[in-house]
Amino acid sequence: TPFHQFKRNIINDANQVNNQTYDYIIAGAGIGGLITANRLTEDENTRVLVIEAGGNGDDVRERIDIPAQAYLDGLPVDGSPYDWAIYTEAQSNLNGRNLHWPRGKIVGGSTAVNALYMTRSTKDQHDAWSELIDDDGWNWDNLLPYFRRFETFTTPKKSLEKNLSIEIEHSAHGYDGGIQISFPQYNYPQNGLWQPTFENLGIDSDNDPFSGQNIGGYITPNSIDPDTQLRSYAASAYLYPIETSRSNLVVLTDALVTRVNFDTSSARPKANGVSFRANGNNDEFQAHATNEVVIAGGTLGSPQILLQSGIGPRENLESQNVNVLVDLPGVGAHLQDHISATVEFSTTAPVGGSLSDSELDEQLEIFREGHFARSLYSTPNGAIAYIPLEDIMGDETSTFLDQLEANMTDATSSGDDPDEVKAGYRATYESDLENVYKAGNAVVEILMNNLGSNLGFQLALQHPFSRGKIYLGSSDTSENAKVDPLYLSHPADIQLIRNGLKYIRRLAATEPISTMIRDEVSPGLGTSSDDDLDDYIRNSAVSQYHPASSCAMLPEENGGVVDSQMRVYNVDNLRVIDSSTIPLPVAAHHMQVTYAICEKGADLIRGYQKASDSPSATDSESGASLSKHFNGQLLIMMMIIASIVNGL
Ligand SMILES: Cc1cc2nc3c(=O)[nH]c(=O)nc-3n(C[C@H](O)[C@H](O)[C@H](O)COP(=O)(O)OP(=O)(O)OC[C@H]3O[C@@H](n4cnc5c(N)ncnc54)[C@H](O)[C@@H]3O)c2cc1C
Repeated sequence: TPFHQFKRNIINDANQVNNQTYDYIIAGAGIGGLITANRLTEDENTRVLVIEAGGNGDDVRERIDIPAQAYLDGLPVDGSPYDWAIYTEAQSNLNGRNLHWPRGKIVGGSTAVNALYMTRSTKDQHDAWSELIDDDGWNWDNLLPYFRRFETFTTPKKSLEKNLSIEIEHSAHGYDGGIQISFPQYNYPQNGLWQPTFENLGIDSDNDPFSGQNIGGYITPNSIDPDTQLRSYAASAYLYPIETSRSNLVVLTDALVTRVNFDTSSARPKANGVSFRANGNNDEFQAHATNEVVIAGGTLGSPQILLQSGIGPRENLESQNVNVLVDLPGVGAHLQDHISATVEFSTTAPVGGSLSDSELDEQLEIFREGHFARSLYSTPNGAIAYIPLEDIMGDETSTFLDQLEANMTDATSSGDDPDEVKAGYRATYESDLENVYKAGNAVVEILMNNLGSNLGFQLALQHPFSRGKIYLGSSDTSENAKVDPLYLSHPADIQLIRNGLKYIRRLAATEPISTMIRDEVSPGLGTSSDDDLDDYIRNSAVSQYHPASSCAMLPEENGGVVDSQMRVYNVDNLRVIDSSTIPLPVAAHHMQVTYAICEKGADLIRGYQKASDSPSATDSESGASLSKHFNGQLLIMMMIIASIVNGL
């Protein structure tokens, strides 16, 4: 198997960049960092330095590249050097538990360690986002070209399309981007039962969930290269192809950005470089930027860098003896995440996940030999469903909506939030209420997981009303910032999860998936009253690993951190380009939306407001590649017809 090979301008000796000057410096080599670096260095005269806290991943190549390693021998486990080891503060609504929030500390960021599900946020969500920030550039029509820009979609074989009830709208896809999206060659036997079960529950899934509408049950594709069957991720798409050819790009690994530095000689501070620690010791190094500094540390890293640079809520900064450069209350606020709970069932037939260690070794060997269709290492699985409020709440829907209107005051994450943050909280709350809850859009996701010999159905809240925060708990820059998601602090959230678990019981009793189900193992049928279900949720709920919004793109008076150009308020030459800028919850896993907004962010730096004006615009955005795709198919059909005719 041709695993990714590195040989290039990725270095880990800080002395080589210490006190050097670049046009742009980027903190973090996740999606935002690598896309921005790639796009800016398309101009050979632009010099870019990327600084990444983690390593390059060469020593764990197989565990990154082989898709199902994400589950079977994942990198983000306790004690892994490739995980930031972030634990939330004790959650009072989860019986005092501290939840693990894995995050990739490695070139590629979390895309090197994640579960490869490719799901897309929807039209209504992006239109609501653009309204909140009052800029059409962020609505669905204008963002769709950026979704298409990063993607090369491979249409599945007709037989798979039929077996898994896959619908494809070709115009929603891209065909020449760096991220490969395909359906794995191995499929769990229960996948074919998934979509028909939702049809029987009255939920039609006859649309492509990439097309702007995602209600229904689907087998979703993965970020897998169809030729090699390896993970396709930020590094393989945006770094490897250019790593030796662009001498204007340097990536420094194993170096922690501790703060952004500023020229404060004029009224508005101007970012002009960064400080960082590297070479395995506490020495501090610096590098200088003449044009801009881009923070791309993700939802947890970016607010921490801003706070340590003196940009954030005054009270928090002063409590940690950080000089206040700009009192910006929204930094770290608005934090939201998809919280989830699972109902687990024993099964009537093997589900594929119940292999012994030696059987797993055998499966891995089969993958290494290239027999992908026979190895469960080929698939992270993709059975997924998005369900609207009425199906979850049934007769209680209108009462529930009335309560949401009435409980608006419960929304603020804590009574002492600054007024701007409260205003933003209300704005996003109202937006979700109108555009999601009342509009029939999906409020929960259900995922089918293979848990040993059992099947688990994981219910994840997609539009939570609870909001938390990230803040500095120490002046020591090597310590992670404090993370307090304040899960279930709004009463609607637990009500929805509880009803969602009841819905899963109906799902498990519906044909054809019911033919696979034997007994409920957890929480077990004895757990049936609302109080008992709530206890179960408080004891077992976990994160779906989709934190966002800690540097939200909102107006400044709504506690925003960046404007619609992704520029940090009240300073010059500083942007945040990553998942932390997402202002509203989205009913999707976060990889796709992050790729799209970061492609747009790179265009904004270069001064392109419209995707079509950008030098990086692809054939897919103009439709040319789509017609190439169809011409190719047409050619194959003509050849088949010709051979039949000749045969006759
Ligand atoms: C275990 C797991 C499974 C997931 N599964 C899926 C999935 O199946 N599908 C999906 O769509 N999404 C999934 N996600 C979510 C998705 O991967 C993330 O939302 C997305 O990758 C976020 O990208 P980002 O670039 O904003 O941040 P990150 O990926 O966190 O990247 C930030 C980068 O910046 C670096 N950094 C941070 N701070 C500093 C600093 N101070 N100095 C230097 N470098 C720094 C980090 O090391 C990292 O490389 C999953 C996430 C995890 C953790």
